[in-house]
This record gives sequence, C-alpha cells and structure tokens, in this order.
Amino acid sequence: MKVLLKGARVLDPSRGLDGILDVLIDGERITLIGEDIKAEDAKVIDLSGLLVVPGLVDMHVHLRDPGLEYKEDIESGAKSAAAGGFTAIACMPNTVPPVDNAAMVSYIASKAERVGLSRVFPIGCISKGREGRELAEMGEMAMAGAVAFSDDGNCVSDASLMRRALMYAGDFGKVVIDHCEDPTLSAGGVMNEGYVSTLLGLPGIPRSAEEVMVARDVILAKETGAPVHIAHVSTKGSVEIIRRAKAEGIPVTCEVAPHHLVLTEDAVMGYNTNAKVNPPLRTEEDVEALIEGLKDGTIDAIVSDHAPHSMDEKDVEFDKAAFGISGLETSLGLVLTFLVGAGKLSLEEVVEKMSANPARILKIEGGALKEGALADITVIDLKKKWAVESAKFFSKGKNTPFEGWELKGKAVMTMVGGRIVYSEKQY
Ligand SMILES: NC(=O)N[C@@H](CC(=O)O)C(=O)O
Ligand SMILES: [Zn+2]
Ligand SMILES: [Zn+2]
Repeated sequence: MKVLLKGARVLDPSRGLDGILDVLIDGERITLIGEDIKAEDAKVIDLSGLLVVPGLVDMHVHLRDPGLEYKEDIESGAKSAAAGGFTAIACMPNTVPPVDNAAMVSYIASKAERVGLSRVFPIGCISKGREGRELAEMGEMAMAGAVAFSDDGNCVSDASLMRRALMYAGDFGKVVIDHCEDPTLSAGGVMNEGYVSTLLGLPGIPRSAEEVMVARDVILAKETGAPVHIAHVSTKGSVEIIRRAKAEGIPVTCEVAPHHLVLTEDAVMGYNTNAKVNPPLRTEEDVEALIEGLKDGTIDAIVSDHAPHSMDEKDVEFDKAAFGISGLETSLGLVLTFLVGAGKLSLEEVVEKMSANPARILKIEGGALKEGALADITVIDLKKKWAVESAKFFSKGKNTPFEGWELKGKAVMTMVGGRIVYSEKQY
C-alpha cells in the first residue's frame, strides 16, 4: 500500500530540510521525499497549507496500566498520544504493581502493540518495587524492551544505589531518568515554597529539594561516565547546574514540561488542585531560565509528564489532592502558542526537542524524515485555533489547569508506520 502526502511544508531540522515537498510512503517506510512526486499506484492525501514534521516523541508519560486503569489505560493513553500528535511515547513504571521485571515490560509492549496506535516504549524501574532499596532486574528488563530506567514519582535517594544503577544501565547502553527530589527537603510540601505558599498557608517545596539531587546526579554521572537524564526540570538553579555540567562534557541530558514553561505558582491561587504538580510550578524567573535553557541547548527535550488522575483525586482539599497534570493533548498546542507564537522558540527548535532529541536519548528509531525512515509523521495545522476542553480529551484524565484556554496550532493527523492513527479529516 503506497501513500503520497502532497503539498505540505515538510520540515526536518535534523537534516536542514524545509520546503513544499511530497512524501511517498510504501508500507511502513518513507521511500521518497521530493518536489511534485508522481505515483499513480499511491493513495494521494492533499496536505497543502499544513506542516509535516518527524513524528513527535514524548519520553515522559504515565499510562497507569496495570493497576490504576480508572485513571488511564494503555488504550486510552495511546489514543490520547495519537490525538496529541505523538507517534511514540515512553511510559513510566509507577504503576500498581510497578514495572520492575521483564514480564511486566512485555505486558506493556504487547498490549500497546495490540492497540496499534502510537508506539509505546516501556521504562523499567531502577529499584525493586520502586522502593529505593535494591536494584531491579535491569538487564532482563532491557532484554524485554525497556528503553530506560526510572523510579519516577520518587527520587532515588540512596546515592550508592543511584551510582550502581548508572553503572549497570550504562553497561546495557540505557539511560537512567531521575526524578530529582530530596525527600528530606520536600517533605510535606504541596507547592512551590515562596510568596504564594505563605499567602495560602500551604507547606512549600523549596527549589533546593530539586537542585541538590540534580547536583548529586551530575557528580555521579561524571564519576561513572554513565548517562543520566534529569526529569521535569523546574528551577533556574537546576538549569545552571546542568549547563555547567554539559560544558564540562558530563553525559547529562534533561527535559522540561510545558506547564513549567507557561505557568507560575500563581496558578495555584484559589487552591486550584489542577495546578498541583510535582515538581511544583515555580516563578517567572524560573520560567525565563527554563526557556533560556531550551534556547542554548541545556534542555534537550520537551515532555508532557502526562499524569492523569480521576476527578475524585483532585476534587479534595489542596494538600490531599494528587500531584499531576493530564498533558498529552495540550502539550503541542501550548508550545506552539506560547513559545513559537510568542517568538521565544523557533519551529525548528520545537521539532528537535519534541522529536529528534528524545529519540536520540532513548536510542529509538525516529526523529527524522528521510528515505528509508519509518513513516512516523505528525501533520500540524499551525493556524488552527482551538480551545482546551477536557471533556473531549481521549485521555481519561481530565485534570488540566488549561481548561478553556485558547490555543493556536494543533496536530491534525498522526501517522505511525504509514498508518493513520489519528486524523481530524477523513481520507
Ligand atoms: N508529575 C506529577 O505530578 N505526578 C506524576 C509523578 C511524577 O512525574 O513525578 C504521577 O505519576 O502522577
Ligand atoms: Zn517525576
Ligand atoms: Zn512523571
């Protein structure tokens, strides 16, 4: 089965490609990219006026399956990912039970395969039971298809365990992703420590809770020579530590979530539990530093940290509410509206940080549009104006602080291995 995508602006910054071009797909791969391609045996899809980019990759997603399917399951999560424009996602292992063995890695991979929408790459636990005491069977999980290791939701507090995790994972060629939070500093905190927490009388989480662990991880990565990836960076101080580490040649990469780029702690005012997230929303100064970090390459990737929760878990007092934002379906729109639209980031930078870079960090195929590459493609309408309506999310998680926000720019078609897995128009 051949498909010819016609007339779109085709953009792949990884190879300096940008122009009105056609893309010919045969089966699951791209066979030709060029001007005005003729292919009589192909099904033609007219994409004029739209933007074609390498399939977006979200390397930090929570799918809640197994065990917490009332929040999300692999099928609803994959639908949500496809609708958000993501052709591939990597899912965190903080499920019930946690993904700490090969059988569970296989369960996720095979269920995702059956669902057949966006590609789903499982991330395995660093420690058994995510308890932070003993290393999990990382080798076996790697063999079963785990692309990385993380105890996300928790920090690996034990520095010696973290050091061994880096060495083992490094030996398998896998990256360790750390949720940097010193529990002795964050204990009891529910939002950023500062002016607003004082005003609201809520216990705060200081920036140092994140930064001391970022510094520790950088030191361990330097000593072991093994790569570490810092999850959801939220403070100016973290950006500065990582910038210095990269300048020294230490193998550290990191990511940021859209909510940390467009919101501040002010969003918590009125005890809005939909703005309760970990790490917490910070201040304007942090937001500016994060954007600066994206611009100068300190921050490699933009991820949703999609953290769906049920209404019941958010519709309670602020200190009792669950941490997290359902982000797959707003991620791209927020980035296009508030970063590209506001002139803070170029389209090329966005494609790098939402496709090529995360693919490279996880060592998965993707992130490029070229002959022979997988036909994983995201089609974007940059002019499309739309309003966030959580009731229409494919995700079960309706927990968003962006309800009703007007955004400009949206994925209108998502193609995985040459198959349309999401489209706003019938073709
Ligand atoms: N980010 C969050 O606020 N919540 C995440 C956990 C995490 O990413 O640390 C979750 O699993 O709900
Ligand atoms: Zn986390
Ligand atoms: Zn997370």
